[in-house]
Amino acid sequence: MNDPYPDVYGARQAAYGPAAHPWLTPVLPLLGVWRGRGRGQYPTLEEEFAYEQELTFAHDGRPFLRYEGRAWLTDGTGAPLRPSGRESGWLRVGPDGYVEALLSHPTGIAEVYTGRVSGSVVELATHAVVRTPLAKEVTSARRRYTFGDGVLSYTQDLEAVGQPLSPHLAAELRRVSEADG
Ligand code: HEM
Repeated sequence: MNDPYPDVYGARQAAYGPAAHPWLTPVLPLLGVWRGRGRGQYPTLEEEFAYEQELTFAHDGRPFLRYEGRAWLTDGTGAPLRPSGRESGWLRVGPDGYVEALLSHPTGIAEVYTGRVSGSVVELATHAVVRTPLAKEVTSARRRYTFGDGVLSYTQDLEAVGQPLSPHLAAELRRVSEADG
């Protein structure tokens, strides 16, 4: 039986999926699948690391995006070394560019963000971080996404393991497809 309410990743699915909710208009350029490279660091780490990442954004007609990110570490030639950060969740948009996001991580961390989308920039800061007993101590985070012309870049800062808010990730991705649904 066909899914009566398929997610929409872009123009192809929009032909048969639900129309985008008007509040999503400012974040519609995010729809689809993105792939690219990033670099990471943290004051506690001796060396920087390189990674590749795939991000997916989709909607089902309501005023939020389904979001998923998968990353793997790479060596100097770009060859994969091992799986790394994964996250999934929701980016909910209000009528006036207000944005809130719920992200969960397999490392026992749940982040609740609030922020704004303005032009081609989404800025988020944590409203709460909840951790399981096994999780590393992460107390706050900030993210800044910039999108346009088929390029999505972001930076991510963390307050964690006794360090003040410090850069952890920066990446630039390109749209690879609208996904298969
Ligand atoms: C693209 C996503 C991410 C990648 C590729 C990544 C990669 C890394 C790497 C390579 C390390 C060094 C330790 C290790 O080898 O595992 C690390 C440490 C860490 N990461 Fe990430 N990370 C990502 C996302 C996140 C997120 C979303 C959070 C918080 C919610 C986070 C929190 C931390 C913390 C707390 C440490 C430990 C620092 C320490 O104990 O010294 N990371 N990350």
